[in-house]
Amino acid sequence: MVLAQLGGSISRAIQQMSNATIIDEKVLNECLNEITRALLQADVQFKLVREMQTNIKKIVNLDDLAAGHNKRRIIQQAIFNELCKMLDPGKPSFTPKKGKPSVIMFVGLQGSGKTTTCTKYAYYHQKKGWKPALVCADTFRAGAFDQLKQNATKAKIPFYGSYTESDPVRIAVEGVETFKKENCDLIIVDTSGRHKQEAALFEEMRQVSEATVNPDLVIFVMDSSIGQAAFDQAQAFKQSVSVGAVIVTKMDGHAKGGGALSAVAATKSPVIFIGTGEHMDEFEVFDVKPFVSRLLGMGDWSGFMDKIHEVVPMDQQPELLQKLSEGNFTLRIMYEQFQNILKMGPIGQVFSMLPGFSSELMPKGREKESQAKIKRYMTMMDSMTNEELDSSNPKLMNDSRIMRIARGSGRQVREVMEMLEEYKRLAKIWSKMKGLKIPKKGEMSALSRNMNAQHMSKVLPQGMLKQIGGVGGLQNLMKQMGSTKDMMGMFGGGE
Ligand SMILES: Nc1nc2c(ncn2[C@@H]2O[C@H](COP(=O)(O)OP(=O)(O)OP(=O)(O)O)[C@@H](O)[C@H]2O)c(=O)[nH]1
Repeated sequence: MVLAQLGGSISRAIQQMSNATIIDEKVLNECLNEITRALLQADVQFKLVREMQTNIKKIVNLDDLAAGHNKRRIIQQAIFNELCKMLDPGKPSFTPKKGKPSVIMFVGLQGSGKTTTCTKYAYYHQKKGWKPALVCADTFRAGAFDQLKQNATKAKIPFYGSYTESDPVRIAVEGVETFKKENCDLIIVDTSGRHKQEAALFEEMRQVSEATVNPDLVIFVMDSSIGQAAFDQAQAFKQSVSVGAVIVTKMDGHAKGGGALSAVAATKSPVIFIGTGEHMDEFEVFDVKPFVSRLLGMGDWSGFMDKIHEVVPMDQQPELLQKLSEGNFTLRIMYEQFQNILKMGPIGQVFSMLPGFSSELMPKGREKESQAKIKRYMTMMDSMTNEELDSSNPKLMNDSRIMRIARGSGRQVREVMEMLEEYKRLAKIWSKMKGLKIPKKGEMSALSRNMNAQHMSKVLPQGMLKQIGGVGGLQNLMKQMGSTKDMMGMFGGGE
């Protein structure tokens, strides 16, 4: 996605500034101009970008900074904070509670991905133990009910709709009533989308919303490719129904995304999820701090831990986390994780949360190829002995063992070696988890709290650590900040 380029440009600008011997007004201005250019290219509104630049300059008053202050860190922190502020309206949206019925209504223009997103939202919650249900109150588009029905059936989610009833209000009321009786705790109502912001659409939406269903939350679904137009569109919807949250779709495409993300923040409704593909599980929770961390290439540990809980079956989780905390990443763990990956789909999402890891194993857009590679690796591992699989000692794999594995799996020696290299690379990354206290499900922030400077120094990209002044600098920085919470936010572990 183009946003990744934005992240790259901003990181480069900060890096360039850090390379300068003295950080003066000129160097700071060059860095800020570079960031401004990158944000405008990503379609972020000019007004917001200018505001951000002014704020950073206000915070980073170079004259006032006493000698000895780490200017780089202060500037970097200011950039991070301003980016977060731009994307965070500062007001959380309504959060449904498991076991208590909530009605969630989806609105948006035609083709924005509303129907697909309804199912993704339902599926996401179903995997977390909710009892969702889908109501199709889109009577405008002929195929809408069939599409919802098909998606819902695939995900085994109950649905309600009609081929004959043309009154969306009636369908919505009946659907909601039906599912309330069935004790569903997340009743999702899909409404009609039109190709333009027509008065009739807004009136229909208002009727479904206020007169009847009375939703606990209205989610506005927006296609990220609309860029700058996002602001007016989001506002138009908000004026008609009380939009409480936004989901931005198609963030996987060539869309610039910055426009949509920043414009919705300007309308004071938080973005709660982003859609990253056509498949059901290509759907990510949107959290501003980790998102900005990832954008700036700093990784996202808390998201990563959440993903482990999502991807790895419950009964394997404690064992896996225990092994990782002992720093014991064996070929068998890699094998088991590959199995989970193939079952669960896009692991690219998971790995993109690790610093410096994203593009290597599963480049976006080349998932098929990557899956084939994983399957090949697994075939080779099938030819290994238990001793080999359970060892974390790479020296065990001598030439004769490698040749035997190649023969046994019908693969080239070169390929076995490539697989072992991949294992070593992964083991190195995962070894950074060694000694971390294992957070329980739902306690991801515990991980952040338990991270000390030593751990953090291992997971931070080398260049960045150098900028901060090594482990010592990092320790000082953490002390200065009083708590590690803000710090973790900065590096991606925010709550
Ligand atoms: N690449 C990508 N495609 C998406 C995403 N979300 C939805 N789509 C695709 O966008 C197209 C339109 O999605 P729908 O869900 O039918 O859109 P809609 O807003 O419900 O349309 P109406 O019912 O006509 O209002 C479909 O082809 C979806 O597969 C996404 O996050 N990424």
